[in-house]
Amino acid sequence: MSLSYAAALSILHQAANAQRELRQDATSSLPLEDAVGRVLDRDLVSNESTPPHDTAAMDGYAIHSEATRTASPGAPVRFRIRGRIGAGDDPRMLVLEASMPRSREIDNLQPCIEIMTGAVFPDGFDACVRYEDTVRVAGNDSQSQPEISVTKPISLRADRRLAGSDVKRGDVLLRAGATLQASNVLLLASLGLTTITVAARPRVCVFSTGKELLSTSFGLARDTNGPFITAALKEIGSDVDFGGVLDDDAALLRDRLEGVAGSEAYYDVVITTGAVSKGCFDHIPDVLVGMNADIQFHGVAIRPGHPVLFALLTPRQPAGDDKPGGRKVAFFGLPGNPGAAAACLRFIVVPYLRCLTGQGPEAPIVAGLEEASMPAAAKDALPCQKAGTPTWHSPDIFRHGVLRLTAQGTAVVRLSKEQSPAKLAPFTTANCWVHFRPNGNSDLGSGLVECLPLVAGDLHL
Ligand SMILES: Nc1nc2c(c(=O)[nH]1)N[C@H]1C(S)=C(S)[C@@H](COP(=O)(O)OP(=O)(O)OC[C@H]3O[C@@H](n4cnc5c(N)ncnc54)[C@H](O)[C@@H]3O)O[C@H]1N2
Ligand code: MOO
Repeated sequence: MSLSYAAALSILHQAANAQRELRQDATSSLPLEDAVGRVLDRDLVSNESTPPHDTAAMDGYAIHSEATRTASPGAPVRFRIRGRIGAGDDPRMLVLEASMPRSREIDNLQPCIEIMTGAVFPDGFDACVRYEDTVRVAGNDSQSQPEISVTKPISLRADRRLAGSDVKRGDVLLRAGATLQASNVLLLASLGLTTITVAARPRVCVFSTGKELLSTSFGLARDTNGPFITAALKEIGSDVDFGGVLDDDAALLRDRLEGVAGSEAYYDVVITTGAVSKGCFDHIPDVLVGMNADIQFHGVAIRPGHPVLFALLTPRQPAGDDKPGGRKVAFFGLPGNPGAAAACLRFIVVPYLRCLTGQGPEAPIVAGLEEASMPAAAKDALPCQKAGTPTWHSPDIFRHGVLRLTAQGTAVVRLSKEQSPAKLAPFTTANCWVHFRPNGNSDLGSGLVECLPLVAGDLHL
């Protein structure tokens, strides 16, 4: 009997949430520039406002804008330059009289301060007039300071960046569960953040199984799942060890699984591919029963990948280890066919890992299905037992395809022609998985489907 995909997801989330609390060294603190690609463990809240002061947005002169209200080429307004301030200068160091407002005109001329981009605005001035909008003239005599004339009105706060206009103290900059992007570093560095607390990478051990993968002659099949799963999990930020290819030998499988579950590497997740279905050499389910593993499900109403198995292994506590009990190692027995293993990695393992590190659910891109070729869900219907009552569920169906934007800016997806779990060539052209729900995606609207990236992360169009 198979479980519905929705029910499987809820089991996975429940298990991951429980293990999240018990993870060893669940967080680490990293230099900002090394934290890109890592998952934030907590909300990042700003301790300050930026910019901290009003600053000039252009090189020019700090003026009192009201004085330019009537300025025109025929009646320019003149200002006396009373000082200069650059980025990094303290405006309080300016001669005080220079920053006096209009009522304290000197030589009947308004004061102004030459100001550079990024410099803090001195008190008493409310706008910046750019060099390009001024004409500089020498003072009347060798003693007097130079003047500028302005021939057009300058608006209040022109070219003046206001304090706190970018970020306010207390603003949430990024939410827990977000993956830090290099573009985020711009803001975080401006706020003086030099280290970031991130969720520890999930530790995963991957095995392939099958004597055909070890064969050097007849019956040779190359291990495809081991390198793929290792690479894919690294891409999404896991620490992955490849445990090797294991022969179809129950005793060997048990020995290796028990060993890795109790290993001091403290794996969060162990994955095998192959040997999980109904064949004579498909030893994984029996091995788990022999290990007293807590099998959460074996068989899910999905295509491909329905033989998938999920169990919780209880690690032997190493002698003298006083770490809290209750820790389990999540075990995933993925089907051997590489296309099915890839679908199960994406739709069974990745949701578990995301939840384990505190990432929220992904937001699929909703796209129009180019060829109205909804797979024949009905013929794939699988039995499902729920609360003791057998019911029949149509499976969730995963198909790969090419998602693109039309010239009109609409997202459309075309399914790959070849969809067999043993055909891998389309994985070089496809850029997404398309998820067909058992209800025919009726909640999305006619002809619309949900698309997710082939491994994880954001889909870029
Ligand atoms: N009587 C039934 N037979 C099968 C069923 C079923 O429900 N009833 N399910 C089918 C489906 S669907 C799949 S998928 C496969 C999964 O079987 P296993 O997980 O037991 O996988 P194996 O039998 O070990 O291998 C299947 C196939 O995949 C190749 N393989 C395995 N590992 C790798 C690897 N690491 N790299 C490349 N290729 C691999 C293996 O050589 C086989 O060709 O069962 C169906 N049968
Ligand atoms: O569904 Mo299988 O998982 O056809 O390859």
